[in-house]
Amino acid sequence: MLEFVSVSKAKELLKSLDLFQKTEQSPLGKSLGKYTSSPIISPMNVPSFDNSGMDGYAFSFADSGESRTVVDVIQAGSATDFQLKAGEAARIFTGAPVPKGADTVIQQEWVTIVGDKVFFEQERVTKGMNVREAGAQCQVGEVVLPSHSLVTPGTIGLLASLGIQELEVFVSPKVGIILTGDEIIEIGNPLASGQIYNANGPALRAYLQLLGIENIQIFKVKDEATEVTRVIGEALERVDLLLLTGGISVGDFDFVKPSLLENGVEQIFYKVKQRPGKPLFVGRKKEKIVFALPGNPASVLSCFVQYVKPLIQEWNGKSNSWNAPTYYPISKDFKKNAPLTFFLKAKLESGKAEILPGQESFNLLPFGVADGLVEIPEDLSHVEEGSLVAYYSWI
Ligand SMILES: Nc1nc2c(c(=O)[nH]1)N[C@H]1C(S)=C(S)[C@@H](COP(=O)(O)OP(=O)(O)OC[C@H]3O[C@@H](n4cnc5c(N)ncnc54)[C@H](O)[C@@H]3O)O[C@H]1N2
Ligand code: MOO
Repeated sequence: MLEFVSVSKAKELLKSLDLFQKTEQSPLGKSLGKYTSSPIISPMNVPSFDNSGMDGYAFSFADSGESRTVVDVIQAGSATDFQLKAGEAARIFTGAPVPKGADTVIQQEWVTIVGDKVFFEQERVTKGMNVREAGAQCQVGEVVLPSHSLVTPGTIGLLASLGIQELEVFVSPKVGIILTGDEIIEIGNPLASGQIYNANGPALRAYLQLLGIENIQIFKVKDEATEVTRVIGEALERVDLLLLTGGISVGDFDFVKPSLLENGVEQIFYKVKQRPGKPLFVGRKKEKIVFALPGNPASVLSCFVQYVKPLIQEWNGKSNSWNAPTYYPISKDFKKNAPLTFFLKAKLESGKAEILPGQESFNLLPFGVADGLVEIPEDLSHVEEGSLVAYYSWI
């Protein structure tokens, strides 16, 4: 049973977890933000025919002389069966097929037209200029996109140019959130004495949406042992990844850990040498992963950024989700009084990380302006102004 592990050990354990990712065929128009789960191979040559890159005149470079007889007009969308003879040119427009017998296009700004003749200076012409050759973008059978690529608007344009209507992508996990606590009230309702508004639920839902999770199921449960066990059992039936908030510490009404174990969830680790978020529990039941996040809102968000977000990104198909942080000089001296890794809400100002006031784990105020979290390692008690510190952005 791993207990009270370091931040790096917790990440190492999470990185090495087998995720049971599923894939599906997704219509092109519904694939934005997903990740490809197999390489995409071009089914055709693009362009599929030689075509003009300019509005101008097409002719054969091998013909000598500075004039040609214009015999035809070729519009974009025309069929590709025009044939030019020696000494002839075709009026042509951008995207129109270059006729057989032609290999060069001169833009119209460089020519003079007299009657049915087109004149130009031979020295301005190079063979093949302004002709976009068939297969110049990609050829049939070529890999145009590797597996684990993010589908962006640009990707969608690329795949549409290949006539691809659907692609294989990773399926995001179905995520459940169980909110524990008798004191939690939904916004829109008046607060009675001792009650607080549910901040963790909306924050987690928003974060999951940002990560492209479409299937989010929210459960609420009172701090009552049999109820917590029942709701965990129900949620585990329905989701791939289960997040809980609250009830994971040592109080008399903290039932989450025993209830998870009772439901067959195996502990991967419990408690991390960090602040906030010390009582974090991570476990798994077969293919399902469970995070029991400590209830304090700053602990929930901090643990989410550090552990849940990279795991979900990996599950979504993003490679290198557990990438290293970026580094910024800290704007002021920072002193730390506990041998724990601190995650501190910070704002980036003039290239420096400024630690915000209000770092207590109940306090959501700094989240209003923070750009991300700064990490102060377990073994440091003092960080001098200007020293580089690891920084993690929210996304
Ligand atoms: N004797 C000890 N007490 C505590 C310890 C400890 O080691 N020994 N650890 C503290 C730390 S650190 C944390 S973090 C919390 C974690 O507690 P739980 O995970 O059991 O969470 P709760 O007690 O249920 O709630 C904590 C706090 O968060 C508020 N909360 C809960 N849910 C929501 C929500 N949906 N929206 C907004 N706020 C929420 C709740 O009202 C509590 O104030 O334990 C410490 N105690
Ligand atoms: O670890 Mo708790 O999250 O400090 O309040």
